[in-house]
Amino acid sequence: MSIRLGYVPAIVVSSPHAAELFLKTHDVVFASRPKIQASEYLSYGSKGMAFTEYGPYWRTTRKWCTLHLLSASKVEQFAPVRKAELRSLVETLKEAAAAGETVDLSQKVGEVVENIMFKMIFGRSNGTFSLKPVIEETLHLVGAFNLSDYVPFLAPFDLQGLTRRLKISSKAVDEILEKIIDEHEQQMTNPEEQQLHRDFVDVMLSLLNKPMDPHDEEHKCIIERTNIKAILLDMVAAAFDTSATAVEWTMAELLRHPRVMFNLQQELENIVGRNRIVEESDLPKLTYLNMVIKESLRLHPVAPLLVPRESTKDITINGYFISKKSRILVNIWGMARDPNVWSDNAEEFFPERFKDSNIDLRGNDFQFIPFGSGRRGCPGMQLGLVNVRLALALLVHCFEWQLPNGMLPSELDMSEKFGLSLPRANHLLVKPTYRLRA
Ligand code: HEM
Repeated sequence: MSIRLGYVPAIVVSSPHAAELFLKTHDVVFASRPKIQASEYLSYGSKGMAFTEYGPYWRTTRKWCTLHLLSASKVEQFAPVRKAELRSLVETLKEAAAAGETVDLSQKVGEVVENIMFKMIFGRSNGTFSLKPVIEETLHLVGAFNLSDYVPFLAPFDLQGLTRRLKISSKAVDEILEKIIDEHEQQMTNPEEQQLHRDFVDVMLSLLNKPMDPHDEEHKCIIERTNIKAILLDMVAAAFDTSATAVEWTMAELLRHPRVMFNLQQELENIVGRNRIVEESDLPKLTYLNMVIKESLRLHPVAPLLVPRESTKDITINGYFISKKSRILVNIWGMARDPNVWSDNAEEFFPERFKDSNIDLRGNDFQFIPFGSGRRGCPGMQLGLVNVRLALALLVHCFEWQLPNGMLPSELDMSEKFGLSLPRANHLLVKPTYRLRA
């Protein structure tokens, strides 16, 4: 579908076949991102990775982040952090269960993912810094329909008040990042400390004032503090909310579908038993859990329109002319609910649809691309998936869950809050009961 958003031609991709054409066959033409006001403010002039135009700068930042933070070995290296943080969540929930309390599961899961990611990215616990509220506002602003992006001459009037919010938000984020970098710089003066605790921020700081790519004569950009802050912010923004949102939606669907919750608990009992807690090494054996997560990501994709792409040249696809600098929105939310793609029960939460099916979520099966696909596909998929799998396995294995005040499963509110990501509009409130013997 082609629409015009103000001055910007936009294409909405809503079928697996079209998605394949845009994200695979012609991926290189659509591998750029549009310059939007939010990323100009929040990403220090699009100097991060997620909103940077396609080219050598993006390629190098993506390489750094993959190598130093998101590679399989890095994800593996941080397994003890995940274990410690998630066990501490289980202990907190156990106490709440003993006291018969209702817990705000959205908040608890959000905090635990924030702690894990904070330690991975910044090498320490978050202490006094609370980035989560500013990140939530950031994601909302990046996803908001901002008139200034489509009718630029209206930008000075700030009719929606978004520019004012962007300025406040970017100032708040900048102050926190400055403090974190200052702390790291002070510790880096001590070489022993530097060797012992070399984290992602330290790696980034070691590149400060150096050329981006010394071997590339064309690309002599020198790494400045703003580049580092923008990259850090991208990592934090991409990591904090995504995994937590996926866990929240899956728990909500499990509460609405006691049959699926029961089946999942049965699988966990068969594989793990009731005398010990789930370990990361159990995850490959939990096939029903994988189906449940796939089904949840199908109906509640974390990024319902992926992250917007922009075409880098004029192109004709299937006889349709698409001009350079068109905006491409891939409507994976719509595709997930299309009966032509998923049969008549497309709207139903039914994990068994993935049984004996080869449909994978890694970006090769275009009817189901919760992590996007192609060059700009999610580089944090492995990390995101391990966070989500482990958190869910622990929550479902350790506790029985009830909705508060006798609420029926069918009464649970499933409203969405639209932004770049799609979290629940309202927090998930639930009553846990501990069920293990360990
Ligand atoms: C359940 C968890 C997650 C989901 C569902 C998810 C989903 C996505 C999606 C749909 C995109 C857009 C892809 C496209 O345009 O084709 C994306 C991009 C991205 N994701 Fe994730 N993500 C998750 C976790 C993470 C984590 C933990 C990180 C780690 C920092 C991360 C980092 C990124 C980055 C940096 C990009 C932009 C890539 C680029 O523009 O080159 N994501 N993600």
